[in-house]
Amino acid sequence: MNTRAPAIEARQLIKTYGGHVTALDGIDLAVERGSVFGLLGPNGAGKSTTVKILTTLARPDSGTATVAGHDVLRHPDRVRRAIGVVAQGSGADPVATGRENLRLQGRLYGLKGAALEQRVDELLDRFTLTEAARRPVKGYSGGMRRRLDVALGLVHRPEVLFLDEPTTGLDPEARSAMWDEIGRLAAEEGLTILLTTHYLEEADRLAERVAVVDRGRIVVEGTPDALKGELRGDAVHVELREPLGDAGRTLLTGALRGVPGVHEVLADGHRVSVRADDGAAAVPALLAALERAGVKVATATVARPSLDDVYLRYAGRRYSETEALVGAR
Ligand SMILES: Nc1ncnc2c1ncn2[C@@H]1O[C@H](COP(=O)(O)OP(=O)(O)OP(=O)(O)O)[C@@H](O)[C@H]1O
Repeated sequence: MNTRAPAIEARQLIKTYGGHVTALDGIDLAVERGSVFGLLGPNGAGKSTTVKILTTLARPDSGTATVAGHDVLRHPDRVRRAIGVVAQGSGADPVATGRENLRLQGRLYGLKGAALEQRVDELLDRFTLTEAARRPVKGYSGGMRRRLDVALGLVHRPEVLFLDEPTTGLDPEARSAMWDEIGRLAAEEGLTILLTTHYLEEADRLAERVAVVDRGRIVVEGTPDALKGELRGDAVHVELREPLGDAGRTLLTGALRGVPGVHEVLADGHRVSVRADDGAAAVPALLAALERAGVKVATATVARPSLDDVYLRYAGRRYSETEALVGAR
């Protein structure tokens, strides 16, 4: 095995369901060993399908992938031994205790005797589950269950850990605790972690590199800072009192582009987003231009670029909107 090769490498993965739903439309990925990589995208973007292929649970229609140096199609057994998978739904048996779940998982990977007990104790301690270890999992809180899920994925000391939406459904406190834990795992254990998330903040906080997935394709990839840095200047978001029609949008976009210091203008329905060298300085001129165009403004805010702005730039629409679209389906 080539130890310098990326921990995960995928080339041109394509997957369709039922002949007409294109889940993946040519995904390319390379994840450095020992790093945390975030696959970011709204529901239905293709994140889970990518993870299923990389964890040998699904086959691509075409394309290749290696994980921990093993080909997912030719050596799925080797891939499975080298990876831990924490899926969206809990894999724990609710009737069994935390300790029993960990023991069972360890046995599945060939651990036994003192080595097994030691590993189980270590994981209970690391995920602050020692006190709850003798209680059935059905009585655990959401955060405790999720911590147990991650512990279960780590029993056999995998090289690569897949976390599919690790904090979905957790309250803010449990989410923050899980973020600390994931950060520690990567820093202290040299694990490679691929996490999928639809929380922009989660990717920003945890991942050294992020790929934005939209409609089965990676639309942009890089460090969160580099992606945000590519967006020159500040973001100015203006909420409108009345929605713009197509003609109004085109006219307004043209008018705002003429405002000094403004680079980019994106207008959609109720909102206009602008990039400006100095957001605060541009606001008065922007508001004046909007007034001249007869557009009524509800609010105007200036912000440093966020991953949401990165998404807006590359996917051409707002992250929250794609979520709303998916929700409305
Ligand atoms: N088993 C399946 N049969 C048919 N279509 C599927 C199947 N699994 C996924 N899809 C479709 O493939 C596309 C990608 O889905 P996928 O689950 O990979 O997205 P995702 O980004 O992981 O979203 P989520 O966060 O909801 O899991 C979607 O259009 C989805 O409806």
